[in-house]
Amino acid sequence: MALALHAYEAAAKERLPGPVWDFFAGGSGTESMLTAGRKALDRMQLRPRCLVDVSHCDPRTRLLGSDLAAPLAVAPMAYHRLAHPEGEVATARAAGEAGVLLTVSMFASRTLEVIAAAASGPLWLQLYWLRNRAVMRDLIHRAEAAGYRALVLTVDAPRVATRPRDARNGWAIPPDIRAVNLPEETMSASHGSRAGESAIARHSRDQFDSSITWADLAWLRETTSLPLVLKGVLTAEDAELAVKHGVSALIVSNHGGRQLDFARSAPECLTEIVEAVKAADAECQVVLDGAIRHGADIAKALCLGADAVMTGRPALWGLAHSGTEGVTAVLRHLMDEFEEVMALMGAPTPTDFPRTGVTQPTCPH
Ligand SMILES: Cc1cc2nc3c(=O)[nH]c(=O)nc-3n(C[C@H](O)[C@H](O)[C@H](O)COP(=O)(O)O)c2cc1C
Ligand SMILES: CCCCCCC(=O)C(=O)O
Repeated sequence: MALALHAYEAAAKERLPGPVWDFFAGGSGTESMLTAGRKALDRMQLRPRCLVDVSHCDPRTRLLGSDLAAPLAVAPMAYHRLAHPEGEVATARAAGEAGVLLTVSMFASRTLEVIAAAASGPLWLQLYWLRNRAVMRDLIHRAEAAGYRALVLTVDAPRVATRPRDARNGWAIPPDIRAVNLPEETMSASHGSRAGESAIARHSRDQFDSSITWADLAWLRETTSLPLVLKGVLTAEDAELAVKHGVSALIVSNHGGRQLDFARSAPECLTEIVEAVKAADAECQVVLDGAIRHGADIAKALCLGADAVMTGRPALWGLAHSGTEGVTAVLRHLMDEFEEVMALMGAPTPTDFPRTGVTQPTCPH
């Protein structure tokens, strides 16, 4: 029997070792951002229209040229093998079965090629900018050859933020799980730890190039013809710059509360980013990421002008619960709820959600 999302969360918490659960669930600093996005979404109220023909609701949409069964994608998350022995292979199978997009983390624990072989839906590859560009170039070319359809550069993490739970646990990736797409020497540091700093936080300071600027996007452009997506944009100013640099999509995201503490929540930033993109008259799609737990959250994001949403931790809960089956159930649960909201909102397709369909989450700047 399919469970509600919170039941998958509870089951995952029970099954996983404490430090793994903390790595999944935890946030940075005071963890203020773990709840900020959820609170913003909960404050918004839907404004339904009635007497619309909703006898057939069709949640299908297109994101960067890929057909999706609903405006839903799985966010990039490192090391799925922490949740299930099959790792990203199980997640890819599930995303394909549900008809949604999967974004594969640069720190995936299965190879890009084996994930692609298991996937029947579209894949994007997420990147952090490493000091070693040869490693990045190799990864990008492998992604192209394996049929990945876009590159997602995460721009809110010049380094991994201090996450108190991980620091307290002396968190390090267990030795039998590896970021297998990166050369061993690039990764070895993430398996040892030092008091007060988790191994991955230290490792990110060693390996990530925190000196990159907008000008460096030119290198990515020269390296690949895949569309470029930026993840972690939270201001209109950066949205304008992204559009000027030819970015194809923006993921409005707080990194699930794991990076800048006391930041604005992603749902509160969505309107100004959508307006900045619209004002630039650019072909740039917008995706809301973080705290998506209900079909109604997808509807709220679409009303605010997003083209789709991403969900993160719920996929890991499903994975920890029962591998492919669990992830498929979690995704289907969100999609079924969304289809019902479409009917009750009087919005038979994703493009029928009007700006007036939701109250504004005010966030003046
Ligand atoms: C365990 C874990 C690992 C993550 N790894 C990455 C990553 O490798 N790259 C990245 O851009 N974001 C990463 N994220 C952030 C997610 O992509 C996403 O922004 C966040 O989980 C969304 O919030 P949600 O979990 O509330 O849906 C990670 C998140 C979690 C929970
Ligand atoms: C040096 C390893 C970085 C992986 C970080 C993944 C993660 O926890 C996150 O982005 O959040």
